[in-house]
Amino acid sequence: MSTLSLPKVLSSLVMHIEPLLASAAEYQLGEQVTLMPSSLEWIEVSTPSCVKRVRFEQVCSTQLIDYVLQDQWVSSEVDLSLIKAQILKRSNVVVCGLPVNGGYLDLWHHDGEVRGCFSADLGNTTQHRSMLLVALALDYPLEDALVLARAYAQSTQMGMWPTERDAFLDIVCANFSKLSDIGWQFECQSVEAFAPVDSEKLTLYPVVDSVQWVKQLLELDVKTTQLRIKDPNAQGLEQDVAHAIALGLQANAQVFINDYWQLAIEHGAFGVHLGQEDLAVADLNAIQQANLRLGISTHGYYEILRAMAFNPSYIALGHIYPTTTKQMPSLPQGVHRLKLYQQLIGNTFPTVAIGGVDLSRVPVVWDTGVSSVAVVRAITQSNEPAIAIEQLNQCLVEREVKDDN
Ligand SMILES: Cc1ncc(COP(=O)(O)OP(=O)(O)O)c(N)n1
Ligand SMILES: Cc1nc(C(=O)O)sc1CCOP(=O)(O)O
Repeated sequence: MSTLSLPKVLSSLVMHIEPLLASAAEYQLGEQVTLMPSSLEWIEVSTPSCVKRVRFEQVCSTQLIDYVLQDQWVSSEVDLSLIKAQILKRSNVVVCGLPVNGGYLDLWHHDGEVRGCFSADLGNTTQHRSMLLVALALDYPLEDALVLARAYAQSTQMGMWPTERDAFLDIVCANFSKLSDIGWQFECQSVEAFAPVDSEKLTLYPVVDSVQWVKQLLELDVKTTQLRIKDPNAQGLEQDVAHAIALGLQANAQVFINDYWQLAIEHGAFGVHLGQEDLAVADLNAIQQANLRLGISTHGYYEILRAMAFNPSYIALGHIYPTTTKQMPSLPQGVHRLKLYQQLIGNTFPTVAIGGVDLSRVPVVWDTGVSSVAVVRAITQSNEPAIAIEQLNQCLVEREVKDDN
């Protein structure tokens, strides 16, 4: 169970928080949250994974506070670079609704960089604060809580969880169209849309760590796969990448190369899969101009909105269930959140669900409307990969269009 303890001065938020918690419960977005009055000066958010102390407005000297949220700006004369420097220096400072040319910025610290999102309208501060606290209490990471909060601040539908793309704001990234208006520079350039995938071939998507596996899968008529060799010093890496690409071309299949985008370009791959950290360092223009497809990993609202800004060939949504294949810094999303992410992306980009998916879980994952399901262990740890593939494929059949009326 989670608790959200509010000091007396913020008790007016309760009437906004309660319907939001009810909406979250309806969508099954997380643990039950109990609202409690508190005699402390700060807000305390306690979830199964952490305890966070949050305080609005006043910059507080005590180190006990995890997030100091500055959300009141009396002057529009603010220097963005000074604010960014302050956030870089003090990672618990979160700036909300900073007035800039043409709109407002929300800014926060993430792994040594300042991240931000932009909205033309500020919306309502009480709604913003309420959703922010609710999302933190539901164990969403700070950046997802901020994105949800700004979407809800602008909503006229009280107590309703934001679900549609139009409700959400723009992420400040190299592809954001108002960078020069707001005076924010990126080292990388903006990039045009990436080539599409053949969506009929993007259903079952095995991710494997050797060219032998790629060969075996293609022989079993798998139409989309990924070569994911995590060791950049692996012996014969370039030959393996080149071989996997050639096998894919021969089989008329969609073989993606994880991480090694230069090798993928050099050897004419069908596509490249990149994580969020790779987006800042990879030459996206070189990938796009070489006509390679691009798949991007995401793990929540902020990353999804950022990925969408780059117009990739597909968006991967992870990790849905706990996985032992890889150490994950984030929490499993579960299918209920997955369903909302799918609704947010809609038909704009193909989607791939990944993480802990096995035969027993495929039906419920597939039911969320995702375009594809990526698996590692469900195939590589099977005694009979051919049978595993056949059984997985049987679940990934065309869905009937559901009539909600
Ligand atoms: C289809 C698919 N989805 C997600 C990932 C994970 O990619 P990334 O975040 O880059 O992490 P690593 O694979 O590098 O550990 C993926 N590879 N494929
Ligand atoms: C490689 C990878 N990426 C993930 C993500 O969420 O980004 S989860 C994952 C591993 C998936 O393995 P399995 O199917 O064995 O659980």
